[in-house]
Amino acid sequence: MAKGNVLKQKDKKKIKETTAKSKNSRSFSSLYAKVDRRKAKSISGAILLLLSIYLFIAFTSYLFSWKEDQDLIISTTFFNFIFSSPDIEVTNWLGKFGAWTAHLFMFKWFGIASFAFSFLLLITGVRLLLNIRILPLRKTYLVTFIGIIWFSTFLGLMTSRVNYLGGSFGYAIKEWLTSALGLFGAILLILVLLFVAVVALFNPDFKAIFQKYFPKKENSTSADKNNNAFAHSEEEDDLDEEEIDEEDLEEDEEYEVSFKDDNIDQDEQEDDEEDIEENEEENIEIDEEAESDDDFEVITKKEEQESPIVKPQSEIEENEADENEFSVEVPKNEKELTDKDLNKMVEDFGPYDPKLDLASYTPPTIDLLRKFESNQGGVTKEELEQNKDNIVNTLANYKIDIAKIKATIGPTVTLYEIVPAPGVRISKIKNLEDDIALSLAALGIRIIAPIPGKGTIGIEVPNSNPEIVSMRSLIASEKFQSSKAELPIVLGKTITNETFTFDLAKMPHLLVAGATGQGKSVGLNAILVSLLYKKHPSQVKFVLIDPKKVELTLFNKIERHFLAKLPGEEEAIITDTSKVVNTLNSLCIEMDERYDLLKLAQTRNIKEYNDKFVQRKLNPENGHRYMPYIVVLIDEFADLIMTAGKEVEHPIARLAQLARAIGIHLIVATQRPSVNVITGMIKANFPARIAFRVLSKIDSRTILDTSGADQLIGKGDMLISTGNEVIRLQCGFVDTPEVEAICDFIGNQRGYPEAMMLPEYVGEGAEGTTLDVDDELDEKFFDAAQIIVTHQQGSASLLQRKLKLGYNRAGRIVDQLEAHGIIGPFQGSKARDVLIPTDEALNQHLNEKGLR
Ligand SMILES: Nc1ncnc2c1ncn2[C@@H]1O[C@H](COP(=O)(O)OP(=O)(O)OP(=O)(O)O)[C@@H](O)[C@H]1O
Repeated sequence: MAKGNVLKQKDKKKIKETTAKSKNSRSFSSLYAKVDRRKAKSISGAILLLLSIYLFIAFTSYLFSWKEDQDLIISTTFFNFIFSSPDIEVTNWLGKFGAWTAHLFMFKWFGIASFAFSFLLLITGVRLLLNIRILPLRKTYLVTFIGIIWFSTFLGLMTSRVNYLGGSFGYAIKEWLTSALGLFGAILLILVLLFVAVVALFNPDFKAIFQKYFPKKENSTSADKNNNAFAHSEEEDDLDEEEIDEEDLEEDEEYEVSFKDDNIDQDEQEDDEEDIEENEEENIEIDEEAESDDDFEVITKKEEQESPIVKPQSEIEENEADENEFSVEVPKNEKELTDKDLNKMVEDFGPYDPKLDLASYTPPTIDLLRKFESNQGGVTKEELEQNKDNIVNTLANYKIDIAKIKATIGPTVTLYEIVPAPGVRISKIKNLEDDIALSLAALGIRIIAPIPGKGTIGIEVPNSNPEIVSMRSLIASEKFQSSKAELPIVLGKTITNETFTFDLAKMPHLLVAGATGQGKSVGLNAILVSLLYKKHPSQVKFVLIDPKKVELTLFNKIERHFLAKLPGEEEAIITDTSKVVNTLNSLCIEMDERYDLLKLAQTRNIKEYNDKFVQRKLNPENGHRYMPYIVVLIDEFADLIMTAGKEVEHPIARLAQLARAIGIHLIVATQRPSVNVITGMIKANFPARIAFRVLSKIDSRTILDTSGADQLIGKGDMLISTGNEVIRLQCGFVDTPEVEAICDFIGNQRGYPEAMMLPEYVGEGAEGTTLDVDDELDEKFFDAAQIIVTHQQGSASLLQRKLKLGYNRAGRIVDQLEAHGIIGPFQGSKARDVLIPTDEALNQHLNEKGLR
């Protein structure tokens, strides 16, 4: 029994082994076939390349040696010439065979045009051996063969006897043509044929060529201009001739091909066909009938030809009209791409690369930032000892015993960490903060009691000789360079000399305050410089608002790379309050548009959306576009609030509340962090805050919700609060000349034709109404309700479009619609629910509510 079992197990094992073997041998054979095919390709490619070189040398040599060699070849047969006449000596560099081959091609066949054969062998050889596609093969072959025939004939016409220019072929055709048409007629005919061939093969746009060389002197209207800096066409680039080198043009061409599906020209289509053939060779099936993907519909020229033949509407109507009034409209079926096709798009063109538009862009180099001589700052041993003694004695005066004390030296301050003796209450130390600071007789002492996460008390004492933290050291830090953040920013060094980096996209906004002269502008520059060092112009855009009119002007130079502005504005950097209001409202429109696109793409945030776009799953034809992050920087917010009040506060609060998911981030800076500037509404929406030195404890509380910023020492000494903890940093120092050098470096490179255009915003002033939500109903309220119910879509942007309203007014009407139960509450990226199903129900609802 046991024996039988063993046998069975043995059998099973055998069977397994044999199936494994047969599987292996199958996979080996297919592998072998693959390797074999690759070998065959490489070998034939190499042979063709050698042949190409051989012909080229033979032909070139023939140009010099034909006189000597021709007599020898003509006087005998091929066999005799090559094999039986050892005494014959030819001058061709490739000997008898070379002389004979060249004679055959150049004299007997097509003349000098035969060089083209060598060219064809070259591109085919390279394709097979190296798998490099120099030109689309099929089209090149066609063009080359037509070219050979045409040139041979043309040169035949130019000569009076058979020679190596036109070859015998050219001469024979010439004889025949001239006897039939005369010399002039023959020349005319072949010129006409040339024209026909060029049109048939390349279909050039003669009008465009004409206009290029004889441009009309007309200003293009602003409507003609493409609002999106990314969608600018190659032609626009062409206009920018001075700045574009050939390499860039080539790259742009590549970009155009990979992006605009409907612009795929004949060449690429042929390439596609070739690719498909190759794929077929490799047994990759492309299932035309496979399930379709709704996200992306692309019609290439070929597909349009393939779609079912639909009679023109007029034709159908004519036929049918005789009998009755019945007309049929057959909707044209647009072909949808299958998943496989879509993946193939990515395989063929690669994922969409937003950087390709400015592929040659180089980020600023590190040497543009100043190197500080090895920092002289630091703390001497004596200083440390003295401070320690001071602290111990001062605390002893207040009867606070210390168990342990430890010093950590930072760039500008040293942290003395104290472990109090058992039984000492921390609150006691906290209460004595001011007295201790006074006793230590130093500005900038900050007491942290307790240090979060530790059971110790920290006393920060400024170093007598503070170090400058150079921006260069921060940018060069590994932490920053290896950061994978969406909007990486390196701001300074912590008290333990660690580089402090953060992701602005996660913050998601920043409030910056600091009295004048304490390092706020340097800090803002550090933020901008961090982004300039890490991001490509296609990935981030800045909206710079500078009511002080001086701080940010340097950045004007990078307008065509990194800035965004309102259409029709000359300056990208906004200094005028009324324009600030328009810009902020325009950003709100951009925000709504982005939310709509996100919804359409079924994505939750800009990152997912852009990832999907890069994977070519979102069709630009449907309005999708690669979304750059937008960083809005407002320097001196107090000025704005004072002059424009609610008009700026509202859109800022809205942006701050909602813009996070769609990649608009605000950095709002102010010298005066008082409560009427940083209102509750603003504060609530800016969890991340930075404070440079401020003048009072109250200011510190306004900005950070805690004191401490009033105890800073200035010159870039700062506190950053990210909601749960406050960190003291020494801000990186970047001087104006450095920022200037960086902007020059970027500005001198080729940029987009213009700054990124924000959506147009028509101010409400023109409508002459200022509405309040709580006031009576807006006069467009009923129209708006109707539209919302008809479209069953509760979005302010719909109202803006349909009723041509400004952003704020549409927003207020939406609020009123919600208040009167027509739409549901705000739901982030989703549109609000419409609570009334039909027009009749709406009328009834309005009547019931006594609204009309
Ligand atoms: N991080 C820093 N490291 C060293 N020195 C600094 C730093 N930041 C600022 N400073 C010094 O402080 C000076 C004032 O800085 P900054 O111009 O940034 O002040 P500000 O707060 O922007 O003033 P204002 O609001 O008047 O423009 C600088 O010229 C520089 O000398």
